[in-house]
Amino acid sequence: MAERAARRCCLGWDFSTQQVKVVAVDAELSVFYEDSVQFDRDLVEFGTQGGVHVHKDGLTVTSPVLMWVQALDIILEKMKASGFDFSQVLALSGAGQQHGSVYWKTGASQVLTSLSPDLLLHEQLQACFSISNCPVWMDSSTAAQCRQLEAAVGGAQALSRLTGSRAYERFTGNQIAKIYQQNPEAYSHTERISLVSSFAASLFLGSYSPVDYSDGSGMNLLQIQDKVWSQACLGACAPRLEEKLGRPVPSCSVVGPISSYFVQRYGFPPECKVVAFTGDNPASLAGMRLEEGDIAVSLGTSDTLFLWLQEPTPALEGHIFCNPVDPQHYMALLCFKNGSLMREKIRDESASGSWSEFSKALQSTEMGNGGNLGFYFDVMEITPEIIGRHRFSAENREVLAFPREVEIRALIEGQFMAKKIHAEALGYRVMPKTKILATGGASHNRDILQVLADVFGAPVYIIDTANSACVGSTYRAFHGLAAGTDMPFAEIVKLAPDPRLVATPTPGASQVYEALLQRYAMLEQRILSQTQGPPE
Ligand SMILES: O=C(CO)[C@@H](O)[C@H](O)CF
Repeated sequence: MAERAARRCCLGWDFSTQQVKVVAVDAELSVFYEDSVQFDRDLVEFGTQGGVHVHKDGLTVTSPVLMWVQALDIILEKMKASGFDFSQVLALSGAGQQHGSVYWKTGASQVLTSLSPDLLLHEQLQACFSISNCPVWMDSSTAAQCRQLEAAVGGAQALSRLTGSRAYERFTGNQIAKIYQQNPEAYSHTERISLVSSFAASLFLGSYSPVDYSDGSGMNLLQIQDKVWSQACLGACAPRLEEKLGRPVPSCSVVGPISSYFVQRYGFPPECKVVAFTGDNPASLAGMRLEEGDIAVSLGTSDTLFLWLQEPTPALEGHIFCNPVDPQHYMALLCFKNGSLMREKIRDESASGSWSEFSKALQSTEMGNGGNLGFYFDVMEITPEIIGRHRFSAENREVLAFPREVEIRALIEGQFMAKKIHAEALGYRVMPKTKILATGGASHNRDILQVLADVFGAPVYIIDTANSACVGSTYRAFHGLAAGTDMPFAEIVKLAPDPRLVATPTPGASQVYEALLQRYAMLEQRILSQTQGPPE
């Protein structure tokens, strides 16, 4: 077989909800290797669905930690069998599903530091975890712990100012509190608590990897301004917690050389650097090469906004995390549950199930929709907490129906005005250099993206984000190699493929939407006060 040319590279890992994925990226930032292990398909003995176990209470959701370990074994053995040249790996980093937590049993660190290269990881780590089934981000069983935490620090807004978010059931501090309260023996036999990201990094490091600032911002425990654990939050969750978490580190930190286990078993170079792993969303921000003032809009089942912020304004909606590629800045995440399922429903009802009819309706109606505004939340919306469909005429009078073209434009304009209003509430501002990066299913519809460009008053680009968390992790690994040189992340990734421009704002758009956005915000508050009473 022809000798493979040596190809210096970095590896990027993603320990996500449904799979472990890896990509290899060379010095020209080209992806030349990728593979994945799907938990449900390749590790059927664990019996997961979508990578998780939903418990009988319908609220508790966990994943088996040994399934994650075994998935890594499989993927590494597949790479080895395929002849992947590990000796060319300069550095690696990775991502993990956010908020999940791993509980290392007392004594596990000795096992981690003395792994035998003759055995697989999962054969040696069987007895290293005090909790076998780890809580993950889909869990919503900690409402009581959320209330206790908010009460301990002075309320939801106070907690948001401190940690970047009000208390959320999936956030790690509340999950740790539940384990301490309901399984105190397991908690007492736990010497280290990792996030999924720092757990994965620990496997490569052969010792406990610290939590990084960015993923640590998803715990309701880290003070996002000072980048230290909040003593008030730690104390409210569980005793002796700080010693179990270790000190958090900047996300761009090199946390150490790779463990000798990987050198001896797979042929990694001993000087291969491990760069702190982070959360999947922060890693995706890196993969999309978001820069200050940019906004990424993932138009999927639920719509997710990634924002780059210099000065955050923590609120009762959305999440502020420390920025994964610039330690002085921040990122924000906003989730809108009524995304593509809502667009598909209106397509079926008002465009005979056809996207081309849907697009024609957008083409045949004017910006501003003649003053008609709509709110379309067939499931309880997260941002804000409203349910139902609410339509208003230009005179702000609630009406029961719109003509079908007006309905279609009202849906799309309303979805994007909500995004702009709530992004600005977190401190986001459109800047002259702002780029909107659109991803996800609806980003294939140019007419929908034209409305996005008009509402935000900024150009819209599309970018392939299939492997954004993995690719972002390789970029962060390359950035880690330049540690100490103060080279900015943007400089490291300038060779990466550029996003493609697909829509620019229609002349006059900002005048139309400046007025409409104010009305939208006012009407949103009207609906909220009718359904929830006056805001806090
Ligand atoms: O909970 C989330 C973010 O806050 C999800 O996006 C998880 O990170 C998915 F793994």
